[in-house]
Amino acid sequence: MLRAGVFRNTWTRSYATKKAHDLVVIGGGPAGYVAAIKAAQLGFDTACIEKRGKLGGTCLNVGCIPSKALLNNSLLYHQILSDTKTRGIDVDKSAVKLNFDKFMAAKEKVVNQLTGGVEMLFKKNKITYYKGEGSFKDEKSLVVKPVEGLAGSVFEEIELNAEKILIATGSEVTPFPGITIDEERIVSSTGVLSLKEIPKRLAIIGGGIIGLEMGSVYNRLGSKVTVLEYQPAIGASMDGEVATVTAKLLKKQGMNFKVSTKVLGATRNGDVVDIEMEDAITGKKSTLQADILLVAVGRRPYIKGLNAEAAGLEVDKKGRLVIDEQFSTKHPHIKVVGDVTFGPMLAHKAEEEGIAAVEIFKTGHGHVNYNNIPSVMYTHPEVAWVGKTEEQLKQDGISYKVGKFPFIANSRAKTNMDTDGFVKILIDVETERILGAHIIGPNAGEMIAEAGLALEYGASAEDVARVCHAHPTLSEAFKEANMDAYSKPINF
Ligand SMILES: Cc1cc2nc3c(=O)[nH]c(=O)nc-3n(C[C@H](O)[C@H](O)[C@H](O)COP(=O)(O)OP(=O)(O)OC[C@H]3O[C@@H](n4cnc5c(N)ncnc54)[C@H](O)[C@@H]3O)c2cc1C
Ligand SMILES: NC(=O)c1ccc[n+]([C@@H]2O[C@H](COP(=O)([O-])OP(=O)(O)OC[C@H]3O[C@@H](n4cnc5c(N)ncnc54)[C@H](O)[C@@H]3O)[C@@H](O)[C@H]2O)c1
Repeated sequence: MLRAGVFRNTWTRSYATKKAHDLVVIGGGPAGYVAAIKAAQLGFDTACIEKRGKLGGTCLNVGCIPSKALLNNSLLYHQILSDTKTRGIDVDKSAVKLNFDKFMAAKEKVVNQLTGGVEMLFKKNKITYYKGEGSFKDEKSLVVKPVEGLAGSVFEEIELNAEKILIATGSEVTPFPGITIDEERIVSSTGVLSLKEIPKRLAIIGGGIIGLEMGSVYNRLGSKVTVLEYQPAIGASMDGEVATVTAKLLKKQGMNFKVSTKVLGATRNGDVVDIEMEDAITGKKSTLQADILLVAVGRRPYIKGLNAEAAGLEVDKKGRLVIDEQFSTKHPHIKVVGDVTFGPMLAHKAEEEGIAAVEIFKTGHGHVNYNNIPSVMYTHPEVAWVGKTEEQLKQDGISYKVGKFPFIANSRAKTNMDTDGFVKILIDVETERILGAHIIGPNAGEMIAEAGLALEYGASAEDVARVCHAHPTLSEAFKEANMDAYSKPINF
């Protein structure tokens, strides 16, 4: 039985206002939860503080997982409507109905399964899970504060003494100056994952990964999607050639792009949003009306409520917690991983860091190869890349050769009637080692793992090309692009 006014620990049901652990992780996202599990496996008495009420962080709750559920199911819907005839499947289009509530419920179900799965893993690994907000009291102790209205929240403040502390508090949506996000008509990436109905007109500020993925979802569901991008091209950090092809293919699918466009402001007027913008080159002003406006201009590190000052932690101009190559703040026992510090804001990068940081705590050694962090955009076709882009190699003055192979010449892509895109391999002129791989095409996100493995082991294009790849598979396109890089492909 619980006594009123006393701390309730979800797992141990112990009663205390002071506790001690070997390692306390603040934040239960991909960086934090993976680190906590690894730490428990390595024998640390581990606790994790999470204030969301669910584990999994941005990624599982309002990021990677719900967005991919919507991407997958919207693609299936679109293919049933428009990609069956040439395959000899007659579909009565009038009989195909999208039940939007159930479509959204399917996404929620996956989110709940996965976040619940992480809770099970915490239990299995005997990790103490504090539902509450973690903040520094000083560099050796933390306070877990109750969160109002949060089911299962600690009842009162608990002081935690921690020998080692890992900060993994993640990131939040970057606001757009002067535009108020109400998560109804003007939404962030969180709101766009839970719209009540399919908008007739969806405007998106930002032609980065979120803009293009969520634009794809609603384009497939029938919205008129317009992406407003400040830069002259969409696709953020993609290889330039790949970004150009991506834009071309997404335009062919019906998405509209206004690049070199500066948004000046947006206001909600009842059920519509009026957006004011200006051509960044000519200065010509114009307006656009939308039913929903998605603001997707990036994310920024999140340390609200952490009271990082109490531990004297350094924050840079971009709001990132400053660390050294061992993930350490100025106190070696306080490390930082994931979106809240340097590097790309990606779940797999956060996870790698979580493991490496904990291994350093345990053994003094741990490693993340920042030249080998893959990026994947889950549009159709998918876009995936790892290592250097052509632009980066030119900038670094590195001589390189290019190997390419189009999916139109790949037998599996042909049988699947899914032939848009290509594999592009960049290799060093002298050593022929792979420097970068860029894939736009079906299952690019799975195929990029092979490039990552090759890069990690310093493989040359010939090393990859001489590995027997199963036939007929899409991965043969990867092999042939490598053949092209140092010699010639067979099938093109
Ligand atoms: C729409 C969208 C789609 C995405 N898709 C992908 C994708 O497909 N692939 C990919 O690799 N990445 C994707 N990302 C990025 C990915 O979600 C992040 O890179 C990842 O979640 C970062 O993990 P993290 O653990 O560092 O931070 P987070 O996941 O943000 O987790 C931090 C956690 O800490 C908690 N917290 C913060 N402060 C405190 C405190 N003081 N006390 C207690 N708890 C606290 C927060 O509640 C949060 O749950 C996507 C992001 C978005 C928004
Ligand atoms: N599949 C994935 O891995 C995935 C999916 C979604 C999100 N994420 C991560 O989440 C983070 C946030 O995604 P995002 O799409 O918001 O950021 P992003 O950095 O990918 O793209 C933001 C885009 O907005 C543009 N922009 C910035 N300011 C603007 C302005 N004032 N007007 C018009 N355009 C402007 C930028 O030029 C850029 O193209 C990224 O770091 C990304 O890695 C990853």
